[in-house]
Amino acid sequence: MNECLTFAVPKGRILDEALPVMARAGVVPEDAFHDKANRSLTFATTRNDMRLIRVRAFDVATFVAHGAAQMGIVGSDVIEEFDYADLYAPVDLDFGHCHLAVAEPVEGAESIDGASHLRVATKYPNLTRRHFERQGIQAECVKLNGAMEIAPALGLAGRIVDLVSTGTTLRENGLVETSRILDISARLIVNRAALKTDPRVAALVEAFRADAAQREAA
Ligand SMILES: Nc1ncnc2c1ncn2[C@@H]1O[C@H](COP(=O)(O)OP(=O)(O)OP(=O)(O)O)[C@@H](O)[C@H]1O
Ligand SMILES: O=P(O)(O)OC[C@H]1O[C@H](OP(=O)(O)OP(=O)(O)O)[C@H](O)[C@@H]1O
Repeated sequence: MNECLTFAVPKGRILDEALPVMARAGVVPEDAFHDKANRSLTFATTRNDMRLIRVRAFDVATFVAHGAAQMGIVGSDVIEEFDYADLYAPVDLDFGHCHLAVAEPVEGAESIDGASHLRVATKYPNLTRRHFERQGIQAECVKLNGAMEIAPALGLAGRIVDLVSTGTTLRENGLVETSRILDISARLIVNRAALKTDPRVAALVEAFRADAAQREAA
């Protein structure tokens, strides 16, 4: 079993917190990984049977679900949005805490949508539809890739569904949270088939699990 393992990490905000956790599990990228000017997407690690890929957060889940990467780290928001059958999230890494919420302008969503229609700007159309369906409401989703908070002010949608941490972004854009959909943290994810067939994947899951348990006990 000498095939190179591929470990996928997101290039966004959880990367800084992921790196020390990965290091304790024995996943340490080469120095070039930390060079901001480096445009490479694949990096060697201190293990000669493992490489890292650095991709967008949503794509971490896609690479792992399809077995193009065997494992990775991603927020549980991404896992829940895709709901890939071949993706398994065995370890809660207990960082990257935030939540997914519905928010609307202080003066109310009706000022934009009217009383009978419900339009939501979001990066999470599946989670959004599921949330409103649970209340028997059909929501029209407008997919954005960031800066959702600007949508109501421009009349694009009465509501947004987005990640909230401190609440500063909502506040500074004149929005208020109206319901909490999902609590989120970073997770270790693995491809189910790789976990079954490659003992190195199972060993790494155990290393991440042991580290998480030790941090929780501390
Ligand atoms: N404000 C926040 N506080 C804490 N965690 C957050 C916050 N925003 C996002 N996250 C977590 O970090 C993950 C990555 O977010 P971020 O948008 O920075 O990633 P990214 O790789 O730049 O994604 P993309 O390239 O698609 O914009 C999210 O999926 C979420 O789990
Ligand atoms: O509650 P807060 O602490 O203000 O954090 C919430 C913001 O953080 C995330 O955006 P990010 O900064 O990752 O930028 P993005 O809009 O490009 O995704 C999220 O999409 C919110 O906009």
